Amino acid sequence: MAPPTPIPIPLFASTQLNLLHEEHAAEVSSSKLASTAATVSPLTRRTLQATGYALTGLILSQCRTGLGGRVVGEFAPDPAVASDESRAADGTPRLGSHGIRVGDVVRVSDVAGPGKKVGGKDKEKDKDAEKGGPEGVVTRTGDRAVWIAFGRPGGGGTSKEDDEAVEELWGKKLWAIKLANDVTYRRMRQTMEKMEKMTETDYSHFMRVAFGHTTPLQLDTEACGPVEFTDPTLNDSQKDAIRFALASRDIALIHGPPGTGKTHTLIELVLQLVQRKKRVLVCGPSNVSVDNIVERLAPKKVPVVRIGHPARLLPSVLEHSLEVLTQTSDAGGIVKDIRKEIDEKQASIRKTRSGRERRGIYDELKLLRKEFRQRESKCVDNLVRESSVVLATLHGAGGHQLKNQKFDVVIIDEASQALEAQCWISLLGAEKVVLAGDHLQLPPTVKSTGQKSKDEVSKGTEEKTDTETLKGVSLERTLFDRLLALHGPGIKRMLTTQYRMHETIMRFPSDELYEGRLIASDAVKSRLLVDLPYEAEDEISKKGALLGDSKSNEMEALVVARHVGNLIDAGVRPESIAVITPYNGQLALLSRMLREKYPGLELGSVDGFQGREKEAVVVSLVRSNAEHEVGFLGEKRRLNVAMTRPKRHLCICGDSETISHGSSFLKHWMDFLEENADLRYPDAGDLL
Ligand SMILES: Nc1ncnc2c1ncn2[C@@H]1O[C@H](COP(=O)(O)OP(=O)(O)OP(=O)(O)O)[C@@H](O)[C@H]1O
Repeated sequence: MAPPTPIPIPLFASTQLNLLHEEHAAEVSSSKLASTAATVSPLTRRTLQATGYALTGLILSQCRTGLGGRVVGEFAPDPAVASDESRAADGTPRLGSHGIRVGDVVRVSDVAGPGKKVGGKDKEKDKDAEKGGPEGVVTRTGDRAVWIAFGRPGGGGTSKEDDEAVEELWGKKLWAIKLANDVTYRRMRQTMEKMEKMTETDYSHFMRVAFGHTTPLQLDTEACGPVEFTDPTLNDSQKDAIRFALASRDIALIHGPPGTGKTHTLIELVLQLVQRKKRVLVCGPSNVSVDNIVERLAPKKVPVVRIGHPARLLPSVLEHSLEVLTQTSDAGGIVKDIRKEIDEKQASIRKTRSGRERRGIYDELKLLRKEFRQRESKCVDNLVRESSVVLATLHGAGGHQLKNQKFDVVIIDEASQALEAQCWISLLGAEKVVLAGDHLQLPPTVKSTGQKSKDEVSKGTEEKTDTETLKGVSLERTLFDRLLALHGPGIKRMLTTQYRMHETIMRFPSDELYEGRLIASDAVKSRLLVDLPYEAEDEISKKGALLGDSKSNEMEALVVARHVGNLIDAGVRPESIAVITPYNGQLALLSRMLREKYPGLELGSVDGFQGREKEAVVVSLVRSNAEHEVGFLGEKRRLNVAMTRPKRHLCICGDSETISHGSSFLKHWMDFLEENADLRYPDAGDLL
């Protein structure tokens, strides 16, 4: 292929900075979490709680030193304001329903607003008053309390200001509000700023390849040697992808269509790299994507370290988290004693009446914390340096723990779900990179209008994918996409055996999007719903009639509800079924109809269901109009996600007349369904 057109790196970085700035602004303005004033009326607080953004009526009930030397506060319901209904049988007040979840960043404030400032000479206090209270991450939530570790994520633990601000909370009536978490944005911005300033001599070979200044090097098949796979179940396309990734010297893309075992393949790749004494950094865009790999790698007895705020990790991977290792490993001993001292000092503050003495204790605490951090950072450094596999989210890779750490290979899973700037946080020092993903499923969600709206893009441009339409200017264009366009398919290997879908469900997406190359594994290709264990009949009858008294004009929602009811009546467990739709309005309607009736049934948006699977999936397409407008159904990648979620049963509800006029892809789909699906034309009279 023709040599790629080089992209100037500073130009790329400055364009990204503009787009990111716009995106951040859009996020902040669309977010109800934008910082609130220090004082808020009780009504507003209650509304914020009702909509899941706040928790009010709290008091600080306990404090201790948690992971990473952070102050962890326990916040309980204020007995003075708790209503009788909200009390447990023994009279203890309960929190009631709220939307604060583990991992949320929150600010805790005095409901009466910040205290009066004395003469305004205390600058630090002024700062806290402005902020409205200390900020932290929720580590646990329960019926009778929530626990918050102070210090913002990525901010390096609790600071002296936080200490004092937490201390101020004793005896006050408090509330907590969720804040937008902007660590990812900050890290992306810092990375782009760094890239903008780099000069020719700073560029690594990988950077030069990634921006088309040079082409990828020839494969080094000799150096990777014969491969003895540890996993006997790997299929040929998976083995081929692993050999390719081992032999590549700079860039390898592993293209994993739905259900083809991308992560399965990456696990073996990591093991092979470790056998070859390579140091590996494994990243993903979300905590879940990273934890998924830790969970699957840990049983293989490879020493792994997971970097990230413990409150955000799955409980199953906590023992591998850096913060826990810092305490449990031998090296951790050196931080233990100092932690105890911090706890004791902390407790002594409350017994101290004199302001001057308190101030003295704060200063001592500050020193102790500094000492703690120094010792801890040494311990952390050793732990990280000794592990051959380090795992972190892409933004987590920008934290201080990985400063000056060199890796032979950086692997990014779900790379087509990450913004390119996010990938670069982990890639600036990389020599060799393996990206796994599927550019034919949905890219990361982008809110800003630096690009055309998705509806506009898909209208009338169906022959071009929107990534082509938006070439070079969109945040939605991922690194995976861009590298593929830049260097061609020679840099990728595709996994072709899928372990999810019945052959007929797979056929259309395979033919239309994956060059007809997908193969359904023997284990799944003819699986049907009837082969599933049935729910006993008496269980079904308990659930009663489907629609009850509810009335709705939404024909399609009724069709969906009817079909779900039929599946369940036939013995399919609600837990095996998902109902998905591209539109939130429809989702709300369907939820009203079905959620209470079948709590086990999963209802969600198509976008939110990416990466998931169910035995039976019902898709509600919604669009139906004389103008044949299909809106963002015109986006192939969204439809691809929708139609590739089920294992045994796919039911599409929609107006085929509208849909088939939407684009040639949609027309092909409707033709395919006409030939291969069991078509039903529900009668309105039957439904109501
Ligand atoms: N070689 C194999 N033999 C048997 N089963 C496999 C093989 N590879 C993957 N699988 C199975 O296929 C399923 C999907 O695998 P995995 O979770 O690794 O896929 P993924 O590609 O990361 O997922 P997604 O398709 O959702 O992105 C899993 O149940 C896994 O056990």
